[in-house]
Amino acid sequence: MLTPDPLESAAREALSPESFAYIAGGSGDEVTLRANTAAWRAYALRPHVLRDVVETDLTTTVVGTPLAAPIGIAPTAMHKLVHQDGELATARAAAAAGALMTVSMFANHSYADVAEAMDGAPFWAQMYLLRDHGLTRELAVRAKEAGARALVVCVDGAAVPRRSRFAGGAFVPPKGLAFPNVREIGLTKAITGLDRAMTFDDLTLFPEWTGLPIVVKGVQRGDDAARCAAAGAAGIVVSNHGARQFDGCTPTAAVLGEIVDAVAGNAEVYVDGGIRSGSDGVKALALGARAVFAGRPPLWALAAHGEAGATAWLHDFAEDIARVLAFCGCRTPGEATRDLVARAWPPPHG
Ligand SMILES: Cc1cc2nc3c(=O)[nH]c(=O)nc-3n(C[C@H](O)[C@H](O)[C@H](O)COP(=O)(O)O)c2cc1C
Ligand SMILES: CCCCC(=O)C(=O)O
Repeated sequence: MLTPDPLESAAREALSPESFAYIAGGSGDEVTLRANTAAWRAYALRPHVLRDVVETDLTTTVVGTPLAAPIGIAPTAMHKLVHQDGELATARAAAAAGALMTVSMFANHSYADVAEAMDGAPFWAQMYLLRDHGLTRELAVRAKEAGARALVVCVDGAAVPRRSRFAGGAFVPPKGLAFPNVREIGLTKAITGLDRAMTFDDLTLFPEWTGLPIVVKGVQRGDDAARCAAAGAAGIVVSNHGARQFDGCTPTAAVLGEIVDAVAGNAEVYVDGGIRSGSDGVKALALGARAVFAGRPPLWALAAHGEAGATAWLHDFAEDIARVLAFCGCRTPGEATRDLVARAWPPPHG
């Protein structure tokens, strides 16, 4: 991008070069990584004027869970890389801001410990299906017992990614980090143990095991999203994993509308990838997302300014969405409709 993100720059100062590269980086030549942010900027908003926007209300629900604003923290691994309190800090920040927390399978704290830190505030638990279905079942049941409101089943792990910023193609975490959600097998065996034979039929395993609704994360096409909804998914996260799995796929901003149309109201649709500002968020809402998720920005805020920084970032993001909605003549996220979004002209640089 032409203007470096000041928060990202501050985080770079605070982190080891390896940790920074792990979080910031993508796969391959990072074309999709750049496209994820650029694609939101390739849309422009067409605001309505002269609408009474005195009574604004950002509240919403995601799979029935009430939120103060339509925003969430995407599941990201190893928050202890950036802060001593790890996911406990991010989770408390989400709780304070009324945003949804998603806890990664590769968190440095267990789902239960994160739940305790959140004191009843809502969180979702992200997991992959392992070849060892029995172990995945135990993980899913632990997430349910911890109080997760939904399971986020990530489906974009069909092969091992090659992360170009690392000589061996992968980040090697520093010794001493705990991965309690996968304590039976450890991080390496969990990562190499993903079930690559997984199909749409396997999605029903998770509700069978737990009774919890599932949100399928990592869908990039309308036809696939429709099949997930038909398989019983309550939600779909349109995501290319922050461009970290493989390079050269579509930026999420470009496929969100197609997916919303294909799902046709049979599941809620959310999106992540390159969403950095209130304008980006409102474009996503206008294209039909019910809520938006951010991966890197809350980590940058946590790294640079601690738990209070993560809380402040979430508050600011929500406030920015409210401001842009008001400028567009909308009092609520639901009032943002697709006619608000146009192709930007002139095309943005970067
Ligand atoms: C450091 C890092 C770790 C991640 N770990 C996970 C993970 O454990 N599980 C998962 O489903 N997605 C993971 N993701 C992907 C995010 O959930 C999300 O899709 C992505 O970060 C969104 O893009 P953004 O960072 O541009 O907001 C990770 C992303 C980052 C940056
Ligand atoms: C090391 C665990 C993998 C976490 C992940 O999904 C990512 O780095 O994108």
